Amino acid sequence: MQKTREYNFDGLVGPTHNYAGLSFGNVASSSNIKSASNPKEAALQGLAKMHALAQRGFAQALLPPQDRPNFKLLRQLGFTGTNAQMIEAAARTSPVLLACAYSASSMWTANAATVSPSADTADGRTHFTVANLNNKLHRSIEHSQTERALRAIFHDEKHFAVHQALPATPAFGDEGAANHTRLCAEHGAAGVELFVYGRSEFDASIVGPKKFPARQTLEASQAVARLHGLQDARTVFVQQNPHTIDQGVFHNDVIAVGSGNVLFYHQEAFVDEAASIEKCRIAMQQVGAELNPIRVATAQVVVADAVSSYLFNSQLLAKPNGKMALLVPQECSENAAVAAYLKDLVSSTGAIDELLSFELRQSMRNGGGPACLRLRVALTEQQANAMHQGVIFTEALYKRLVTWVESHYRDTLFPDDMADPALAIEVQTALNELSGILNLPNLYEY
Ligand SMILES: NCCC[C@H](NC(=O)CCC(=O)O)C(=O)O
Repeated sequence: MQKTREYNFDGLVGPTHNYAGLSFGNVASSSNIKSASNPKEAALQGLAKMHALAQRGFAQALLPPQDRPNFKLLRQLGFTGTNAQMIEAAARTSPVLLACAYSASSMWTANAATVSPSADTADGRTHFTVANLNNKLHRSIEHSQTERALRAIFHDEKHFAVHQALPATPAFGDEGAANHTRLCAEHGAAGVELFVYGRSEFDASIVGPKKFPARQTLEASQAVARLHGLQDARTVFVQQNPHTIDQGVFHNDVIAVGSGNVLFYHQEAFVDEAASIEKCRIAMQQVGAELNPIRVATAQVVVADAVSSYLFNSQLLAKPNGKMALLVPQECSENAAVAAYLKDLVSSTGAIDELLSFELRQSMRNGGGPACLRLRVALTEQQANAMHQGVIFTEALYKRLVTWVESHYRDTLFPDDMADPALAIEVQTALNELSGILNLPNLYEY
């Protein structure tokens, strides 16, 4: 077995981070609609998290923000003329479309793709399927640039396979790693891939949510497993509890997180909890590992508190002492039930013995916690050497990016500010410089 490390590819928050209320079913997005955002602070909060983990010795990298506004979308929707004319017309006739074209939502890289490490796949390569994110207009425009970035970073076809997004139709709604968990004894060993879907297009016996949309379909999860060449016995499909989706759990990573052999989850996360956990346990036996489920009961934390605190949208980080640290957003310490639960959790003798709390409020106000901000990619040493090195987080890159953010980002952005064509030019200038910093010259299509 080759020495393998799990890299967290965090999304570098783009200069147009704003609150446009675009994500129906995501409570934070809807409740902060039209308030002022602070893109500079958002980017610095994200960088601080990356920096802290890199300093602790965790493998850290990043994915770049996307080119915004997406003029291709505006043109596709019938706006014409120069860039400034399209912005002006969209701002006047349909500000919501302009907001979609301007969204910085690619920062939540857990939704960029589903990743299967080489230990799990039929051809021994690391597979990526770019997520189509077709449930929301502003997110459905991410996949082409995501594919471009992933192909630039994981260009070596001997080691990596990047699959384009699934067909952009409701039957194949796919939100990437937010609904996918890899469980294993160690990163380099064969593992279990757990796919959590919200509804099915073709199986009428599967009952979905009533109020809010289920973004991930069973059919999409199955297609990803096929594309990656996963083995049936080590692949598990379970349904997310539709009642929790209706309470604002728009992705599985708002109610469960797994790493190594630990599955940290809420009692109400899945349809038929016992059967779902049993499927994981049996699949884990196939790889000679023992599942360690950490179950949070409703009596300890109700779903509404899990949604407002983002307790489960946390990062489980394996430490050299064999234990795990749980990286949670600061909101967890502001919720009495969650704070009490976490205090007990780390003082117990279980797998999690440390709590790391981060201020990520800018992202949280759009429904994106620590786990949303990162895409996990387990890489052997050889693979890590074969990927593009310019996105690996170093002290020097950190300093360079802080300076870059401080010189290009605004500290206040209202949705109405997107009507100003100067913003588009600012963004383009910033991103051009970024592609140089990351040594990815063809990242953007200017
Ligand atoms: N994994 C976290 C994703 C959060 C993301 N929020 C947003 O897109 C909010 C954008 C806005 O409302 O401006 C979403 O819902 O997909």
